[in-house]
Amino acid sequence: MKSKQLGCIADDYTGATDLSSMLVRTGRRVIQCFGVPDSDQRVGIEEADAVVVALKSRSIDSEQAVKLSLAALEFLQSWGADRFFFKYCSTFDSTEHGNIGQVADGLADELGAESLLFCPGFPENGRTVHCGHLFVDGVPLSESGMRNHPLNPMRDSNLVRVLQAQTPHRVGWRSPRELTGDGEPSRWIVDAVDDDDLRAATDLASEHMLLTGGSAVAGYWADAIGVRRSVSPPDLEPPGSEPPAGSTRPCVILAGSCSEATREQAALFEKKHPALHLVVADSATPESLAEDALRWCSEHWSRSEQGSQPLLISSGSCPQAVEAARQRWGDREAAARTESVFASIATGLRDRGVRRMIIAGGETSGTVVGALGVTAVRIGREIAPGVPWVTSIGDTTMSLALKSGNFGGPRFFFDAMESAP
Ligand SMILES: Nc1ncnc2c1ncn2[C@@H]1O[C@H](COP(=O)(O)OP(=O)(O)OP(=O)(O)O)[C@@H](O)[C@H]1O
Ligand SMILES: O=C(O)[C@@H](O)C(=O)CO
Repeated sequence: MKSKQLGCIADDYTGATDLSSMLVRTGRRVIQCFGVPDSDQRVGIEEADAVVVALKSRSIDSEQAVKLSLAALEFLQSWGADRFFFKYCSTFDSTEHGNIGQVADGLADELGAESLLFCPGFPENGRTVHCGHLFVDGVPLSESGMRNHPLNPMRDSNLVRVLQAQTPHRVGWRSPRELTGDGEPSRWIVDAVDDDDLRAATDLASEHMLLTGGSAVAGYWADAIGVRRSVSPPDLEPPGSEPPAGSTRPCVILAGSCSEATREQAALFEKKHPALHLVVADSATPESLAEDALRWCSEHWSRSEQGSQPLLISSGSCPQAVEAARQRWGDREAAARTESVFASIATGLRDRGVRRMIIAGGETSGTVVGALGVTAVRIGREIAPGVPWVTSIGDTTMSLALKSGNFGGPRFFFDAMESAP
């Protein structure tokens, strides 16, 4: 049987690195592109076993999301992909209007796929699905922190109901081991309480052209369908784990995430290392906040031996400060100002010789990656489940760790620093 090449479409940037990392775990050489590359752009995909196109489509209008996803599909087909995976969040993040269902339908129509499985479960990170209902660390999704997510509040744990609102096709749920439910739905939410369930789910999809889900099921599916494997784990360090050239500075953490997990990680890190809390509610412009932050970094480095002091800059550590910024500027403007500060800090750090950054938060990662002009990355060493180091492909080599807000244990920032290329 000819080995397959896997083309993946992810609906946000940190979700994409999560997926890429899971595929690397299984010995696949993965290249991740941010956005759909132009035809003349060289992104190093010739040698890849899997290519992941990261979009920022999770919270946008569903028509636009379908259009972007179909453009990504066309690019992946032109690369040579013959099987396809659509990655969304393991907490099924979507708005009232979509768009997981619409994007999945758009891709399925284009590929002529009739039956579609939805496998968001990520048991290793505490996201399980039972009788079609999603749980986060044993708590129903609708009672978890996701209830209050600023962009995609998830207030219904019943994924059959959530997905049914996003597709005209009939939705049911099924255990990966036996057919349940009545009638003949063509869209199935698949239960997964552990990795054996995910493995069993991929047997159901072994003849499918398209599978949809969280990152955890993807590696098992790649095995089940025979995706090419060019690296043999664990013998070989994945490409992208070499130190970036031209690095003269230590690692800096940019934490724009307001999630509980990131707050805990930042609080622990600050006990040992200097931290700067951005005060977005101030009347200062984003540019001057960024200049102050860059000056703060330089001062620390000039005082520390060989300029080796690791630093943290955060905006979301204190809920009252976030609330104050939102009160002053409104939700959207406060977020835009914060992102603009991080974008300027990131480019300023790069200009000062920083080649390693840890970014916490999906939106924040998207902004920083865009500001740095990073268009594609190789996937390196895993720091925590779903969070790898990645190395940019292009003129200036940067090593980045892009962390979904809720991922990683309390010591994540220490672990990331210790494993930095
Ligand atoms: N002090 C602040 N005031 C207002 N908005 C802020 C503040 N700090 C962060 N934000 C904004 O909150 C949003 C946080 O989203 P982001 O996706 O980066 O993190 P997250 O939601 O925790 O992560 P994920 O999406 O990966 O779960 C960003 O738009 C960020 O700019
Ligand atoms: O699936 C997940 O939980 C993550 O990759 C993600 O998408 C978080 O936003």
